[in-house]
Amino acid sequence: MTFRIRTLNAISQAGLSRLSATTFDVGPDVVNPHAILVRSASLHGQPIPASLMAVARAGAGTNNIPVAEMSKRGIPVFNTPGSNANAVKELVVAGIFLAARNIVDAAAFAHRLEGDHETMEKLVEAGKKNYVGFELPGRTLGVIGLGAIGVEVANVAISLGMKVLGYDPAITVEHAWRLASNVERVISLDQLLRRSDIITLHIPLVDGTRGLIGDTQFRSMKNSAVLINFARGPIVDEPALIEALDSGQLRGYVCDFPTPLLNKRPRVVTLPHLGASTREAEENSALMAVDQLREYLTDGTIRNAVNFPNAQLARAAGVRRLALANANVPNMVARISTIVGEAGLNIADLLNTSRGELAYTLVDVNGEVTDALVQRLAAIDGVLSARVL
Ligand SMILES: NC(=O)c1ccc[n+]([C@@H]2O[C@H](COP(=O)([O-])OP(=O)(O)OC[C@H]3O[C@@H](n4cnc5c(N)ncnc54)[C@H](O)[C@@H]3O)[C@@H](O)[C@H]2O)c1
Ligand SMILES: O=C(O)CC[C@@H](O)C(=O)O
Repeated sequence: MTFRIRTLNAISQAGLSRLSATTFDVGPDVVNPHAILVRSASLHGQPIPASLMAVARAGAGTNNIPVAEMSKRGIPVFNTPGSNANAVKELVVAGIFLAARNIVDAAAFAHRLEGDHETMEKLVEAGKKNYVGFELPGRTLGVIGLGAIGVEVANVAISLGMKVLGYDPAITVEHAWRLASNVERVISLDQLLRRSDIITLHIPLVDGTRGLIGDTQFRSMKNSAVLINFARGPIVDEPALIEALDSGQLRGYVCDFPTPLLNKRPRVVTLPHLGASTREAEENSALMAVDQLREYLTDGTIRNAVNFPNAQLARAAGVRRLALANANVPNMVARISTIVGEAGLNIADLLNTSRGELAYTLVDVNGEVTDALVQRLAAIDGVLSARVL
């Protein structure tokens, strides 16, 4: 079988080259795709092709994908955790320096200077007092979200001599192990906001984090705090942000998400969603996304889906594999096995695993699987998708 993969956005060739032309038809114009490979393009409001089996996001955030709709259709959505964390960390550190030393506004001032050498020197000496900054040692950085990026940012800030507070009620054990031992974990967002000179956001955009930083949160911040946002624009409530900037509550805002209201404002730096735009991060993300997608399409293996459990089953030579996404309800495995048995097939191996309301079942059988069998399995109440590999 040839799998058709539609690419949205520029996906690094390092990843695409791992899809052999004999098995995969890949490109932006592919019709009736079995899979979509995407970076930041939005799939919201787009029709979901009936042929679609999987979506792979080369990157961390999946807020551009209607994950709940995909789940209802039994379609896994993959992302690439950690693949671009170093790239984002480096730009966040740059953002902290940009804000602490007023670099963007100061450079714009210098750029506007006119006159001969002597005149410029006078203008420089008269004007530089407007751009006096502060140094980082002894200052407090508050990191909201201690995942792949937050942990890296927290650790580098410690090495710069900062005091670091971290807030993440759902930190994973793996990330906790990576966190420098002198990062202080705080148990409420409010505590972090009250104590930090610089606050940096490293959380996903979901319903619960949209507008998380609003009026109340700005009022909790120290006077002249700095906010860094390389997570997603809508996590910060924009009218509240503008008010906090105008009142001086916020000294500066550095973000990766330009908007009409933010652009050209003093003490605001907007970058064009550049966090993951390094050759290394683009390659890492594409490699992970492509490998995960290929393994799913050809073998039913699931690694790093945001809506399905991980699933891996070693496959003996010659067996046919049935892959079913189903509701996580009682008796599913029994119903699937009964239908497979009624088709006269022996089950060689079976894996059933679940995550929340969704389950995933791999059934390896000896013998040929007919279309009629796949259709019977797909018709079981609660089965969301069924295919044979
Ligand atoms: N600017 C860019 O180019 C760029 C690049 C990569 C990621 N991002 C954004 O950064 C986000 C984080 O990326 P990551 O790789 O660190 O993800 P991650 O999944 O490794 O970490 C996210 C962390 O946030 C925590 N969290 C969730 N809700 C929270 C809340 N309300 N308060 C505190 N903590 C909370 C989670 O427990 C998790 O530990 C992504 O979802 C994406 O939106 C942006
Ligand atoms: O693909 C990009 O350039 C951005 C990716 C980034 O926003 C992410 O969530 O990983």
